[in-house]
Amino acid sequence: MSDKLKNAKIIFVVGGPGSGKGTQCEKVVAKYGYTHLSSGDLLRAEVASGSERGKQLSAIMQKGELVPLDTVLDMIKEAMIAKADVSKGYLIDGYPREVKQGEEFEKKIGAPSLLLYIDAKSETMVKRLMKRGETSGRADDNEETIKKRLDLYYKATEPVIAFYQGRGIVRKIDSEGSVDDVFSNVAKAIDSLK
Ligand SMILES: Nc1nc2c(ncn2[C@H]2C[C@H](O)[C@@H](COP(=O)(O)OP(=O)(O)OP(=O)(O)O)O2)c(=O)[nH]1
Ligand SMILES: Nc1ncnc2c1ncn2[C@@H]1O[C@H](COP(=O)(O)OP(=O)(O)O)[C@@H](O)[C@H]1O
Ligand SMILES: [Mg+2]
Repeated sequence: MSDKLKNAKIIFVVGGPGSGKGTQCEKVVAKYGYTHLSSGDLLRAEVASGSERGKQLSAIMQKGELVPLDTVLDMIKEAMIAKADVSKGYLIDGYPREVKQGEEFEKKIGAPSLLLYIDAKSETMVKRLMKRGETSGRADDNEETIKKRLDLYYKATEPVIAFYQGRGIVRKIDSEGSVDDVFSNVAKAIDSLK
């Protein structure tokens, strides 16, 4: 446990690739002033820096595989500490992606008070990602890698949801509707925390 983060309010945002995690997190930031940390964004920033570590990460991400747990957890923890004095709470987007990641996070940082499960059909996610791929410049927004990311999501990440369901902190959000409809349910879940 980190002292600086001892009383931090933590929300895990979990959902398949392209389910709309990033889109909803931006809206939560605007309304509630929470700090949004996307593991994917942190990793892409490291890749963009051109560092040696970034090069290794880039190869893994292009294949749609998971990067080593310690790498991503260290990045998240560092980013959380950097905001600790000003943050009202943290949205941890794209993490945990496997049960082990959740366990390590709790050992090194703290426990989440809510898990937002952003749920969309696989066809919907593929459609959104193919569309996003036209402009995103993301090396993993192509048909082959999208399929791998989806497979890995169902295999490794869905068990994370079951794990936290046992603790009663999961709120499932149907993300098939419009961005605003989805957000009204996200806001209800966050309001229920207070
Ligand atoms: N129609 C519709 N489109 C949405 C909705 N939410 C997001 N989108 C679009 C915006 C993006 O182009 C695409 C993927 O959204 P995000 O980048 O927010 O997804 P996410 O962060 O879950 O994906 P990632 O895990 O980073 O690949 O889908 C929604 O509720 N309705
Ligand atoms: N928590 C994590 N653990 C391991 N690898 C991760 C994690 N978060 C992101 N990544 C890596 O970054 C890539 C992109 O992640 P992200 O932006 O969350 O998109 P998506 O959820 O659509 O796959 C993943 O395919 C993976 O290689
Ligand atoms: Mg995202």
